[in-house]
Amino acid sequence: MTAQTLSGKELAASIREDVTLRVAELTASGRPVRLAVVTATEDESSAWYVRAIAKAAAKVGITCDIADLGSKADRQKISDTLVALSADPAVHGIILQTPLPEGLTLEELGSAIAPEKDVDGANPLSLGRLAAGLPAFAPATAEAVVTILEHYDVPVSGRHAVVVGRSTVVGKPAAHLLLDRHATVTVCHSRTADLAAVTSQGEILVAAVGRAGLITADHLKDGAVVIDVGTNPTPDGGLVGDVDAAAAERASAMTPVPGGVGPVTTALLLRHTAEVAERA
Ligand SMILES: Nc1nc(=O)c2c([nH]1)NC[C@@H]1CN(c3ccc(C(=O)N[C@@H](CCC(=O)O)C(=O)O)cc3)C=[N+]21
Repeated sequence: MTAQTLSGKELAASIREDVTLRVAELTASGRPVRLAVVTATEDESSAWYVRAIAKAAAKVGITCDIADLGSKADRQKISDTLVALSADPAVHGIILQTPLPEGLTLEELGSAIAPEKDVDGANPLSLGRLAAGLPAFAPATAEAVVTILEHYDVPVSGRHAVVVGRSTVVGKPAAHLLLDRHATVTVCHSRTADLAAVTSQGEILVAAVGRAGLITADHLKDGAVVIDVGTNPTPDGGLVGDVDAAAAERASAMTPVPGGVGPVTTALLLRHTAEVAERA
């Protein structure tokens, strides 16, 4: 067997198309849509992502402001910036990029983002609301996982989904979103004793660890649907996921990297921003 490719490109394009129409309507009625990206890092892949967001925003008619605070920015500076953007009625969505300067975490700085503008679910309140089944924005990457499953009509209800990775931005929120859709969810991580024994139970496997090729064919249940969230840069300037290419022999369907979860993530971020503007 070789796995069906669950491409995210066309799905992302159709999400952007919907957002374009919604933004055009808002703009025509004198309500232009604005997204602010706050960054404090020189990390190359983060810089790539910021450019990708700016480009995609421009395509759908959203103005994207980038506040580059530099990698020496301190807690106060970042927090003040987020508080000011939160209070600015012209700004609808706010994203704080990771990685952050040494010693600072998204978990604590995210609290400075107004929950109603928290389009990447960085405020711990958003995760709490998500866990409680209340309306909130999920981190776009976690939402991309379930959006792809839904788009390709992969049944989730009653099935066993195994999430590898317990980060606040992907693993935990993805587990909640899958639970909401009535999956039986197992979360495993770097200290899981026998990782392959756990992952090989997953009819759906979500890999969100950030380690190239960590998940091999031996980790999979036959016919598993695999969502690869990893975006690991290779020495030659390429990008690979957390799942080894040979795993496609065992999976029934698999998202590619690049071209899978990534483009859907960016598109959802824009959709969230348009939603905020519609509510305003
Ligand atoms: N608060 C926060 N939230 C994030 O979601 C976040 C972040 N910080 N910091 C940086 C990482 C990185 N990230 C990516 C998203 C999409 C692609 C993506 O679309 N990649 C393309 C290909 C890129 C290429 O070819 O180089 C693809 O997968 O097809 C990549 C990386 C989100 N991040």
